[in-house]
Amino acid sequence: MKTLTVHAFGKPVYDILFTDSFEGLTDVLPSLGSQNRKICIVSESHVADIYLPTVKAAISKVCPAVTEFIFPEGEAQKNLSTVGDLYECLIRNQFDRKDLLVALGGGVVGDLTGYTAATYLRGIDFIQIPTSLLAQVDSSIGGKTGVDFNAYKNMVGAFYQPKLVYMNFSVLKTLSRRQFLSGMGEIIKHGLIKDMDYYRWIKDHREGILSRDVSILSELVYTSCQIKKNVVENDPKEQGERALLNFGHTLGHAVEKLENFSWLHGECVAIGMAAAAWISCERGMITQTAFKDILETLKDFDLPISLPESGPLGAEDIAAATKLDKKMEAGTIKFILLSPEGHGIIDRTVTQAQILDAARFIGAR
Ligand SMILES: NC(=O)c1ccc[n+]([C@@H]2O[C@H](COP(=O)([O-])OP(=O)(O)OC[C@H]3O[C@@H](n4cnc5c(N)ncnc54)[C@H](O)[C@@H]3O)[C@@H](O)[C@H]2O)c1
Ligand SMILES: O=C(O)C(=O)C[C@@H](O)[C@H](O)[C@H](O)COP(=O)(O)O
Ligand SMILES: [Zn+2]
Repeated sequence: MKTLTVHAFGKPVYDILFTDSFEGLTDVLPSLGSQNRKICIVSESHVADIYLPTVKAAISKVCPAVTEFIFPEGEAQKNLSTVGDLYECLIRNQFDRKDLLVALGGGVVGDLTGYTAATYLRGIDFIQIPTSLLAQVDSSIGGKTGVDFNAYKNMVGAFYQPKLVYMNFSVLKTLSRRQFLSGMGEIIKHGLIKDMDYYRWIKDHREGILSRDVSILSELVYTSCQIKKNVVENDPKEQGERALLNFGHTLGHAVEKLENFSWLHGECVAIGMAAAAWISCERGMITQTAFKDILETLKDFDLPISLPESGPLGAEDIAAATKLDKKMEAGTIKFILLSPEGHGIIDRTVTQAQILDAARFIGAR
């Protein structure tokens, strides 16, 4: 079994296991003391329909007390009300600090379960079993947990690390094409901010990726996990370099919120990356050729680079929403741009006027 160990502040904190089935859970859970603790599998309706029986069966072999909490699928459920329902379920089942939560699903399940684990009884253990491409390459790693608050993205949260991330590549085959491509948004981000060779590899392997060739997908997921691991190890609590992972997210989160979550996270990140690449090009930090190549690559993976023509959002609304995201510090936005050397950089000089222009570039009125 391929494994990556993620460190924080110099110490090993958890392993990421790369597998192609759920059977291995039976082997690894005893090392987390599963025989002596209650386990609650947290999932959402769609993923639970497909995978809960198999996962529950594997876990039940090595844990006598398995319960479940299933909520309706979708970003709109990633809020404090669902967290409250989960607290109630845990209290009802007398979960104590020694018990364990298992997040089975995409980023919505992972973020929400992680936040509940961070706060229930001031912290109980949780593990991640990411099932979407986006969750496998990004959200399950690094311990950013949280929920949306009044539609403000990830407004309430905590840095709280899982005890294990268990990847099963085989689940990617049941993911819809649109959800699969949403994950590609974050993957292309990893290439652009950290590794242009990887970005070129992604372009070169487009067909194998889109046809979900298992060996190409496993290389893709593993490489993105390595990139994310390196960034979060250097900066577990986003005091510096970790902000690079927010490339495309400043305008992306604004669009996600203003479109009432009807666009997927990775799609909004793609639009936000187009906008951030546009600013980088306007400032002469990347060439026109590099800029056009980024737009073409996003389009090649069927990701949007602009807002829908019918009823587009207002540029002023987008700019206003960026002011309320988490990357504001003393009135300035930490904006992620692309450098001439071919990686991401943190910039604090992007003005509201430039954000308005970038919003118009992506089609805002
Ligand atoms: N914590 C972080 O570092 C981090 C990083 C990136 C994104 N996020 C968050 O993650 C969320 C997006 O994650 P997501 O794209 O996984 O969304 P999601 O959890 O809503 O899952 C996407 C959809 O795919 C379905 N699905 C998941 N796995 C499946 C499978 N194997 N087969 C069939 N269907 C499956 C789900 O039912 C859902 O409809 C956003 O809330 C975003 O803010 C967090
Ligand atoms: O892990 C990180 O750090 C990231 O920024 C990863 C992003 O893809 C993710 O969407 C994150 O939730 C956005 O950051 P946030 O702090 O604005 O929630
Ligand atoms: Zn993201």
